[in-house]
Amino acid sequence: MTYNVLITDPLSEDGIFPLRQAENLEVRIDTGLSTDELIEIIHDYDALLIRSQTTVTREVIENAPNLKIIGRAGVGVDNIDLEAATEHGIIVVNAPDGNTNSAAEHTMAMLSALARKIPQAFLSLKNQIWDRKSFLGVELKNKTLGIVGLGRIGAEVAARAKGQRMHILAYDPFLTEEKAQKLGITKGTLEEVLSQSDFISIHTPLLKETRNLIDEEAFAMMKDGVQLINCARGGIVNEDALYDAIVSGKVAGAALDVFEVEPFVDHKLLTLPQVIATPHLAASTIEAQESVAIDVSADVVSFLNGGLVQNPVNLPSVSKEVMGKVGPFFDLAEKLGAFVSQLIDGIVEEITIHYYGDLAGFDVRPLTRNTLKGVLQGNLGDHVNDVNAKYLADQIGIVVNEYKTSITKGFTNLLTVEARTKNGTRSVSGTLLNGLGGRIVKVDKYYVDVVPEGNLIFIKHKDQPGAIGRVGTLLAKSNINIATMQVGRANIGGDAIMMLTIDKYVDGYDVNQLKELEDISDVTAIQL
Ligand SMILES: NC(=O)C1=CN([C@@H]2O[C@H](COP(=O)(O)OP(=O)(O)OC[C@H]3O[C@@H](n4cnc5c(N)ncnc54)[C@H](O)[C@@H]3O)[C@@H](O)[C@H]2O)C=CC1
Ligand SMILES: O=C(O)C(=O)COP(=O)(O)O
Repeated sequence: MTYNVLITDPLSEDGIFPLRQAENLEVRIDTGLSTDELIEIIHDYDALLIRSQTTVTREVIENAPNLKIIGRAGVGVDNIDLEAATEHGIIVVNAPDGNTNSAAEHTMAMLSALARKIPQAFLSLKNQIWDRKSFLGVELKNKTLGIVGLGRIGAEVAARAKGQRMHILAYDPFLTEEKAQKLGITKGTLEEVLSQSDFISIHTPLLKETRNLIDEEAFAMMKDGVQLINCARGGIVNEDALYDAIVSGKVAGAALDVFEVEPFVDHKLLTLPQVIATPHLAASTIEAQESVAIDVSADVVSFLNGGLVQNPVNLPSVSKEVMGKVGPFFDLAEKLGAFVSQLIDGIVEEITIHYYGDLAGFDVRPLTRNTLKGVLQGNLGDHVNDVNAKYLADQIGIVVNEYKTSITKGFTNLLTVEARTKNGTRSVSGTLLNGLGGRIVKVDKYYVDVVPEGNLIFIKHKDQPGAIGRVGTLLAKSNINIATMQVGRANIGGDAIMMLTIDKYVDGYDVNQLKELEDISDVTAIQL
């Protein structure tokens, strides 16, 4: 199968070699498209690779029936409608580590340039003016640098600024006292950072919660003469509020790499001599571009060829260690979900997954997702995948519960999937047998040992002589060969079950015939 890959922003040619090398990928590079132009052509593509200049709107996604993966060669994914991508089962991956160093170095360059007014002085010289008195700077040494958002880039900036003998005061909701101590910085509240810093550098993502984080009120808290650096995202700092704060003299200077609307040619902030700026260049180094392009290309190639991705944005990422433990259960979980969804009578209202034994010690969310995928695929087909299974379950209103216990229930690992409808609850349990693969070991209250594969018939009957024979004879009449048969019973002469694996699917007619047989109370044909 050949996949079509579209690249719409400039990516390092050396970095995309994983794409070029893959034999089953057709790569087209078409940069500078408008959103309308992208909407026109996107239906042909299986993968889309972008940087910050392409905006992937809901409309783009709704016009992309073949799109499976969006690769963001960089960190910020605020230019992608993640909700729409998830709803459509499109995985989004990014390259979170590749440009950290470049972004931190650019921030430091902006910090120094801002403190010493280097761009303004250079511009003056270019205009043939030898002016020394207008460009009196301030030292960084002993000043407080406030960092808002101490993630990868924020932490690298902190480390570098310490080298400039600055005091670092950082606010990040996830910053612990231990981490702050380890980094040799001070942890503060947002208010403390805003009110006590001489320089403030922003390093959060652009989220609902961080849009306009630095607004009029925030500026009012700051020291007079504060200087601001934003190399994170436009929109986190309110541009009108910044403009007013500079004009009023509250803010002595600002260094901006990012803007609310990009690109632009004219910007009112650039009319102010206190503002220095670069056109979103923090990640624009040879090294960062090669690195982010390699990372997303590798994920795109792997994903399109059925493999795993390293940096999913709209799926929880799973460490190698966890993947080693839970990965082998993926198929079993999906099969158990598919099994129980065919066993139930009515619309599923609640799915409860019990994880017993060793498995309970791990992050089992990928298994829950796979179970839900199995449950939903019967009705929704290929539209359901890992990315949207949980979303679709939520949309339909299915309550999903996950229980974990180290109790082993007789198996080192056991998964039990219960599905509740208005008509009752049905359940199926499965395990992985060392070297032998998955097994269904229990259906409702009956123990069985069945390979979860192919065509199955689940029959409830009375434990009476002749019941099994009658089933065999009827199937033989329809030329249906029985491959394996398991029988289980609650007590002698009481309720019992048969689980048959057969060589072809039994249709509705045969199922009804089976139901008519003496001592048979229920028949379900299951396809896995
Ligand atoms: N100008 C450029 O070329 C570049 C810009 N960026 C921007 O920088 C951002 C940060 O990148 P990384 O450090 O790699 O991401 P990261 O995810 O490692 O760090 C972001 C940090 O922000 C924190 N945060 C979230 N909400 C917050 C809030 N309300 N207040 C304070 N902190 C908050 C998070 O807890 C996290 O620690 C990216 O999302 C991207 O938008 C990244 C690379 C290059
Ligand atoms: O990685 C990020 O978040 C960036 O902002 C870098 O943007 P770019 O890839 O240079 O358009």
